[in-house]
Amino acid sequence: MKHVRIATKIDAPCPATLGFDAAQAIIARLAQPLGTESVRLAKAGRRVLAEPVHAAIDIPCQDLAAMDGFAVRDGDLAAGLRRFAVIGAAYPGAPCPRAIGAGQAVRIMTGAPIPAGADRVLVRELLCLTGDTVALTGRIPARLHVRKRGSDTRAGAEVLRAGKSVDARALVVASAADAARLTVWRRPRVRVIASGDELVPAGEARARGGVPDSLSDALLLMARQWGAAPVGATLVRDDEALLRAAAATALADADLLILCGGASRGDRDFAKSALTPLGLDIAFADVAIKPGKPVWCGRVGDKLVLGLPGNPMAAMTVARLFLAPLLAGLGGRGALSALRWEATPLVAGCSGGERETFLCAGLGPEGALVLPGQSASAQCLLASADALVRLPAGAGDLPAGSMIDMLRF
Ligand SMILES: Nc1nc2c(c(=O)[nH]1)N[C@H]1C(S)=C(S)[C@@H](COP(=O)(O)OP(=O)(O)OC[C@H]3O[C@@H](n4cnc5c(N)ncnc54)[C@H](O)[C@@H]3O)O[C@H]1N2
Ligand code: MOO
Repeated sequence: MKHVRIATKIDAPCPATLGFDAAQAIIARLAQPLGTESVRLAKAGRRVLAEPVHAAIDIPCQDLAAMDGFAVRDGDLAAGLRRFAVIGAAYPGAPCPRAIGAGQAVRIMTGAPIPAGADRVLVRELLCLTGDTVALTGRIPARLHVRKRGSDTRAGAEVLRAGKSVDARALVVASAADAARLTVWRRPRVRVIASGDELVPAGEARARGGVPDSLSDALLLMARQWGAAPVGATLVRDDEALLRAAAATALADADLLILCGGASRGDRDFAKSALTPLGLDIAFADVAIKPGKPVWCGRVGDKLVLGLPGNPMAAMTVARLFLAPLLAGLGGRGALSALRWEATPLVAGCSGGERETFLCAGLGPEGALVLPGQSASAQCLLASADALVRLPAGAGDLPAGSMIDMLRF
């Protein structure tokens, strides 16, 4: 496995006034591909090609029948011959061992190699078969019904470009090109640490009291959707030493650690301070956006750490805006590929604030409907959130029909 270390030097200033686009530029610099690995085709689905795929063979690798019928010599037809002696049969995987001579034909099935000497296939519907003789009664068909060797592509030709995501269609192409393995970008390994004395694993709050941790599993799923290999999640109390120990353990086998909660200025908000003795190098902290202002990002050695605010709606908003591009970049897709803004009309009016604002919206045929009742701590309306809409700082009141930038979740 080739391993590329994250080489970017973090030297950007970290003012609280850092804008969204400036923060994204830092993310794009940090999120360099991690390295490549070779995977079997069966395991390559949804991976990103680090190298192009070239055909190892001609496709098809020999001249094949395109229809069921009889292989004959085109020259015989040109010379006026209409009756042929059938001398054998050809099937896919079982070619006819005999070459065709003048006045001869071979029964042939779609996909079977064209016998030596033959250069066209007469479809069986046009022929009259009597014993071992086959006769063409109508006029000479225009089509030869032969799939020529290399007519799809030639050996050595590029059939899949580097950077392509391996989907089912790409697997058809790679398989047809006789690839056994593909060189893909390594998937970023992701761990989540959620911190909070009040948090308990989901399903245990009714018995133990406390607040269900609603982010750990969600963030791991989101990471997987953006190409990561999720490793696991840990729930930690608001204790700086415990948080530091958990982070050190998590960083041992993760490329990216997501720290959830403890990001702002409370007495027990330890996310950044706990990692300082581990050598945390902060790339930015606090971005002038709403919600999610406390988002931060940094590096410990060659590992990345993304800090999310604990408020769930803010955390999911920031995860879509910062985690997705980080993972896209680390995984070889390019950070920007995760931020495809689409100009969309607002179905109903809405208001922006002083900071650049991102609001959850449902999508319908008429456009984006900003969901009512949003706050950074809301959770249940995430069930209806298809997308985020982006309102510039100081946007004020925007009437229905205004065109805004929309990003699908
Ligand atoms: N003086 C200031 N106070 C706050 C600021 C600030 O700038 N100055 N920022 C506010 C903003 S904005 C947000 S967002 C929150 C973020 O706070 P933290 O990241 O420190 O998060 P916590 O304090 O740990 O938790 C906040 C809230 O979220 C709940 N939470 C946390 N983790 C989870 C989880 N995994 N699952 C479900 N719920 C979670 C937690 O119980 C709290 O209710 O700070 C503001 N304050
Ligand atoms: O900016 Mo915080 O993340 O809104 O509540």
